[in-house]
Amino acid sequence: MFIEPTRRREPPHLRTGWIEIICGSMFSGKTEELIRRLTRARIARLSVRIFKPALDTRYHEENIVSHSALTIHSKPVQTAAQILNLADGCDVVGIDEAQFFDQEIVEVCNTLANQGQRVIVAGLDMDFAGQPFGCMPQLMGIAEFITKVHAICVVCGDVASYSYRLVPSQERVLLGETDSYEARCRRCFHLGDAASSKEWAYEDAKNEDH
Ligand SMILES: Nc1ncnc2c1ncn2[C@@H]1O[C@H](COP(=O)(O)OP(=O)(O)O)[C@@H](O)[C@H]1O
Ligand SMILES: Cc1cn([C@H]2C[C@H](O)[C@@H](COP(=O)(O)O)O2)c(=O)[nH]c1=O
Ligand SMILES: [Zn+2]
Repeated sequence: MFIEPTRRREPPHLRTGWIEIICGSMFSGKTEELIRRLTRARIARLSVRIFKPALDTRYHEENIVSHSALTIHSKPVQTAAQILNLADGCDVVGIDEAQFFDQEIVEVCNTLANQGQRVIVAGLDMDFAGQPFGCMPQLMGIAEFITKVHAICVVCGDVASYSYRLVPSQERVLLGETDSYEARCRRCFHLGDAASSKEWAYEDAKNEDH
């Protein structure tokens, strides 16, 4: 579990900021972990501002919502540059679904951290094709702390780090949840449609015996 570095209450011009990345596949707990860290920052009476890309309207127009229905209020923004102005003067900046921002987000996060702010960024590290997603590799390159979280493969129950797309679109950006994506391990991701959750039938039958 990530334990945040102790932060003394220095005057703003003496503060050191930093960048934390929370990455992984869909359903791996990125949003839950982001909400956990932001909630703890609020308990520490730090001022917190939270952002997400305006295109992410999947569960709610404004709130960030996890697959397990944890929720926290956020400000949807069209561009990364807007975050710089809106986050001015706060202690902690939270950003969800960072993979949807363009490369400008890298400079924005750097500037915030250089100003002494703590920046916590959650995003998909890989797209549906198993390729690094947009700005995420660059963000990881400049971050002080990186946490990779994992889902459970819905086919075999192993640790999952891939997001398998269930619908035929080849567009990189396609909003969705369990209707369009499954968390899968490396093996089941590459097996593609040949892998199916029927493999669970054996385990389910065994569990019913007990
Ligand atoms: N295959 C799965 N593996 C793990 N958790 C899953 C899976 N499918 C649904 N969940 C649920 O999703 C929650 C994580 O949701 P969330 O934090 O929104 O993930 P992410 O932001 O990484 O997509 C888990 O706590 C669990 O309740
Ligand atoms: C893999 C992949 C995902 N997306 C979309 C699908 C969801 O709307 C979000 C990811 O949300 P989560 O909080 O990580 O579950 O991204 C996409 O547009 N393209 C992809 O390749
Ligand atoms: Zn698997």
